[in-house]
Amino acid sequence: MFESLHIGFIGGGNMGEALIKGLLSASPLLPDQISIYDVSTTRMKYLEATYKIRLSANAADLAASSDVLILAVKPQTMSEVLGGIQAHLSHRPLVISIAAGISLAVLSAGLPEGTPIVRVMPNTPALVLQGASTLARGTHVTDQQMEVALAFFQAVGKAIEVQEQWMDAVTGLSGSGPAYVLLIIESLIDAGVLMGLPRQTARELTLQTLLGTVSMVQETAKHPAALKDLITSPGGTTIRGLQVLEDRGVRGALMEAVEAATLRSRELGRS
Ligand SMILES: NC(=O)C1=CN([C@@H]2O[C@H](COP(=O)(O)OP(=O)(O)OC[C@H]3O[C@@H](n4cnc5c(N)ncnc54)[C@H](OP(=O)(O)O)[C@@H]3O)[C@@H](O)[C@H]2O)C=CC1
Ligand SMILES: O=C(O)[C@@H]1CCC=N1
Repeated sequence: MFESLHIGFIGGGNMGEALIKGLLSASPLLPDQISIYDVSTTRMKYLEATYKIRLSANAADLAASSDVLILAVKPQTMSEVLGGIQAHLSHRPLVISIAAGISLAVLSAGLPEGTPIVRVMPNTPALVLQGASTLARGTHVTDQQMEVALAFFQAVGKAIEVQEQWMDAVTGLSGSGPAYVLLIIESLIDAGVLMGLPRQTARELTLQTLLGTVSMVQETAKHPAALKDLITSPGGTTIRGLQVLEDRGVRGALMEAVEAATLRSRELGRS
């Protein structure tokens, strides 16, 4: 499916690099099928040296020579980028935007009529092929183009098609989610250290506890609360720990975090 496709990335920051690394390690794409343009020449040189991908002199040349163009710049930079490429898309490449908040309507308005556009919300675990991505399909996207877009993101983890109306909530949950989980991981490691465990031991135990718990939820397909009950002995240790988490409102805090990030995604789309 990817043979002879030329993929262009505009923006090669954290998320752009995660996708490039994941795609090169898990899809049949070869480094010389991927080109990049980033305003930072230091960044471009780093990506060229690390992944042997091609560099483009500017966004317009990259747009003109790409079959699939991935827009991986900050939402605040998107209108400038659209302005710079709109005159170079007469060959109708598939345009994929991963920017938080930027709607298909805004992207379409900045690009020539009829441009096929897919809006995607990936996440950084794509770097290690464990990404979670959702894709919302624009009006002019053919079934074959949608298959290519899905195959791209399936190469670096799970990828599902959703209605565009869910994209801001997805951004608050799985787009930003790795940061919430990393904060929890960091805190648990520190908690182990607080109790006197060597840091490396606390790290290994924390990571295996998270991995094991995720596998348990996936493999048993049981409700998380049912699995939690199996750990929570009457009068035992776990219920004491859970009591503190409930007292401190951890459950509500996580809900509010996802809500706040979702609202910020909507806000970015309006600015
Ligand atoms: N990071 C994440 O976990 C996720 C990010 N996203 C989305 O991905 C997009 C990129 O995010 P992220 O990779 O974190 O951001 P970064 O800032 O790490 O990367 C963006 C890159 O684009 C460069 N850039 C800025 N302006 C231009 C321009 N006009 N043309 C070409 N390159 C430009 C930046 O250079 P410089 O730094 O010099 O400005 C930077 O290297 C965002 O829209 C974000 O919403 C989506 C899902 C997850
Ligand atoms: O923080 C952000 O805006 C981006 C979007 C999702 C994850 N990071």
